[in-house]
Amino acid sequence: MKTRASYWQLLPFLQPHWSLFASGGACIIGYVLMTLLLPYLAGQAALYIGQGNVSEIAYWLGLATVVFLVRSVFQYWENIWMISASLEVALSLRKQVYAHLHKLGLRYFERSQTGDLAYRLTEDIDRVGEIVHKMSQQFVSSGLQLIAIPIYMLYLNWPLTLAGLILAPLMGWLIGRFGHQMLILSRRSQTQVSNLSALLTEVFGSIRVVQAFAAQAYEVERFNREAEHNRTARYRAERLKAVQYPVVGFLEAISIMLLFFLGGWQISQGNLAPQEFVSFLTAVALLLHPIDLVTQHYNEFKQAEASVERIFELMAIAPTMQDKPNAIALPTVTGKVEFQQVSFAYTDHQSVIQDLCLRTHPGEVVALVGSSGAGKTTLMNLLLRFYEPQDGQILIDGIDIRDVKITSLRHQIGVVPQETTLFSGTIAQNIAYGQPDLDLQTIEAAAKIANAHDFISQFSQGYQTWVGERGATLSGGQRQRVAIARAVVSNPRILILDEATSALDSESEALVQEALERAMENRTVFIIAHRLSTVRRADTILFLEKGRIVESGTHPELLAKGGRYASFYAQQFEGVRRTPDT
Ligand SMILES: Nc1ncnc2c1ncn2[C@@H]1O[C@H](COP(=O)(O)OP(=O)(O)OP(=O)(O)O)[C@@H](O)[C@H]1O
Repeated sequence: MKTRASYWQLLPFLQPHWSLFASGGACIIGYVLMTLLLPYLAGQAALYIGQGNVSEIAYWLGLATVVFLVRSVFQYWENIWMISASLEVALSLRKQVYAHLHKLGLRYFERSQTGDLAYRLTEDIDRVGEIVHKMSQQFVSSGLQLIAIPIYMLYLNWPLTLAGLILAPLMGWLIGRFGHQMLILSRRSQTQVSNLSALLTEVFGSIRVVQAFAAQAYEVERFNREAEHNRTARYRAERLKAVQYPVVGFLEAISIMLLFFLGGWQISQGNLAPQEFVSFLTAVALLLHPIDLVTQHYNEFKQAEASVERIFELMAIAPTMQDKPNAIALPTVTGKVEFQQVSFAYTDHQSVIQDLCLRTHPGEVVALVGSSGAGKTTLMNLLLRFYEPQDGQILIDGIDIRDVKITSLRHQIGVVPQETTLFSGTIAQNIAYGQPDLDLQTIEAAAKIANAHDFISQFSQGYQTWVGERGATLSGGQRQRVAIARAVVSNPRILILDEATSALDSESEALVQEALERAMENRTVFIIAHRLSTVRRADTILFLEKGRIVESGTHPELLAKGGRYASFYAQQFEGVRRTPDT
């Protein structure tokens, strides 16, 4: 979804900091007033230079020094106020965009690239902060000077001023045209950088796979292509600037030469005193810097507009999954789960869950079995309310999960995902993930359930041991046990286990299995089951096919029935089926 945002959307972010902007604005006015005094002082000094009056020259130059000093003080303070204001704006923008992203459902993240989001939250927002600073300080200051100085020049000598300004409309038009082109090129260039950032995040996030497949050369090639696109986009923007500055500079030079010619002519006719001409030329000289700044900042203004668009594009995405206005906090449940005629599709065309009914008792262990793509994970995604069914309802202890606050629902469901995700932080922080107030006793109790306490205690820093990004410093089995501890730390009544398919060595496997069994005690458990032992011990096995439960019962019941489950079981677990305990 593309919406073109404009700078107006920044206003709500500027308003809270109006006092900083106002203070900066007052300093800018002081600075411009001081600047306006300079041509007059220069003219006076020139008059006495002509007369050779040293004490008057010293007096007027002394006064000019004081004016320069006061002007510098104003400049310092306008900078301080405006930079503070713009940093505040960038900070609140960053906080709000980040919080907004966390309100978006999984659907949004499935379609976005992590690197692109990271780029918008970092580089794009920095660019907007910078432009707020430049616009509020230098652009406003330059703009005021571009208005005030010509007025003063008109007062000094209006025919000369009009002659000098004759090319101003052309310059203004050119600056506007260049700015518009710059916006178009910046959109492309920023998208390119974002793509680059997305690629890097993806590749370094999966560096093990890249190396395992010896795909480094392929990745380097892919990166080089993106980097070259990026270079081209940047080059086009820079080439535009390279054209713009000499063109505007040339027009400036022509205006100045015209002024010299007309000024010299007026002096020769006796219509202009030389010191007036010095005042006039000083005013012209004072104009050159603001013209350069406006040209340059207008470009940056247009470049940053692309960033504003990219940021507000995110803010415009409506959260798909929100609490109802009258949503209640889910009271502590016993763990009775019901699916009533639930149907769900990720996309319009393909139904994934069809008219599904199921009912579990508190404390029941339910194994979800079925071939790949049957809808097992989807069923659990619906229970966690990552998605909402198009038809039917899901109840926990008789309460429709759409009527409760999502956070309260998820707090009562523990999840052990198939792939363990740990965050950089300590082991304690990983177990108490999202609940920084949990005490160490609770964390330790969860680690004991998860068979993790012993190995954690062996580390010299125990629970405060730092876990590298994605838990890189722990073994696979250790990571899984930390994940189990995390799932049970808030003592949820419902537990979802997505069994890992990759095998651990037998000792590690036994520890993980033991941990899982303890974690399952006294909870309603849904297991996306891949192991024979799990399936056999489940109170109920639900056999799914194309989003429907086609068979349910205990392992012996379903085997005796000789239906879909029995043949799936025969195929899937053939190797272990003939072992003595089956
Ligand atoms: N985020 C998604 N967007 C679109 N379609 C999806 C999404 N997730 C899953 N699907 C589709 O929904 C169907 C069911 O997928 P699901 O992950 O629930 O199956 P599963 O039984 O858990 O399979 P597996 O055992 O392989 O994990 C599949 O056809 C899959 O392609």
